[in-house]
Amino acid sequence: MIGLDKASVAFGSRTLFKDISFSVPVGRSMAILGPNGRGKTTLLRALLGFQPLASGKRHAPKVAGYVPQHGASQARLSDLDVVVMGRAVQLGLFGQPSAADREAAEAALVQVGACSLANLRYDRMSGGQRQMVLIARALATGSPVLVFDEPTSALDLGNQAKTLELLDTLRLRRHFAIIFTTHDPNHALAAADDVLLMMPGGGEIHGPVSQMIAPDKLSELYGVPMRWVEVNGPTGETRRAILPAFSGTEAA
Ligand SMILES: Nc1ncnc2c1ncn2[C@@H]1O[C@H](COP(=O)(O)OP(=O)(O)OP(=O)(O)O)[C@@H](O)[C@H]1O
Repeated sequence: MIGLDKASVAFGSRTLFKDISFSVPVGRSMAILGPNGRGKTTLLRALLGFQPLASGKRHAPKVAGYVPQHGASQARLSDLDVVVMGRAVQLGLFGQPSAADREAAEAALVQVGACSLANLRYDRMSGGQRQMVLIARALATGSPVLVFDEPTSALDLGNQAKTLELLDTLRLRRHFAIIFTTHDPNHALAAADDVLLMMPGGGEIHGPVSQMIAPDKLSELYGVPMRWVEVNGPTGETRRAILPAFSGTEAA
C-alpha cells in the first residue's frame, strides 16, 4: 500500500496541497490528473519520501519502483545495466550485482517485452525503448509499489498505446499498487481503477474512474469543454473516449 494521511506540502508561502488523504492498496491503480504546476510530481515525491511534508504522514514500503519523467540519458550503460540498477537497494552501498540480480533484471525485461534490447546502449535508444527499460528497472526492484511520473509524456501515439497496455497488464495482475500521473484522461480510462483530480483552485477529489472521468469534472479541471465520443476498437467494438472541444475544433 502507498498513500498519504492529512499530508501538506508548501514552498514558502505557497501551499501546493493541504490535508490530503488517500491510499492505493496492492491490487489497484490510481491516475493523478491536474493542471501544469499544480503539484503532481511533488505529490509523487512526497509519497516516495523525496519531498518533506509540512504536516501529515506518508505510508509507503521502504522500496518502491519509480519511473521519473523523461529518464535522463545514462550514457554508455547497456539496457541490462540500467535495469540491474533497480536492484541497488538489495545490493547495499558497495555491493556488486550477483548472478541472481542479473537474472531478476533479465526477467523484468522479459515482462515488459524488451529482452531484445538487453545489449543496446541506453543513451542510443529511442524514447519508447527507454520507457520500457525504465519500467523494467522499476519492476526489478521487486517492490509491490510502482510509481510513474507522466509515463507517456514523450511518446508517440503508438508507444503511448504500448505503455498503457503494459500499465494495464500490470494493473490486472493485481500484485501491485500503481500510481501514475498523466495529462490525458483517456489514459486513466485505459489503465486505472481510481483517479485523483488536483483541482485548479486547490482541493483534491478522488474516486473510481467511472465517477471522476466525466465531462463536468474535467471541464472544471482544465477550463476546456469536454465531451464523450465513440470510437471503434481494433475488432470493431465501440469504445468511449473523452475529448476536449478546443476553440477552432470543427463544429459538428
Ligand atoms: N523544490 C522546490 N522549491 C520551490 N518550488 C518548487 C519546488 N519543486 C516544485 N516547485 C514548484 O511547485 C509547483 C508544482 O510543481 P510540480 O512539478 O509538482 O507540478 P506538476 O503538477 O507536476 O506540473 P506539470 O504538469 O507541469 O509537470 C511548481 O510551481 C514548481 O515550480
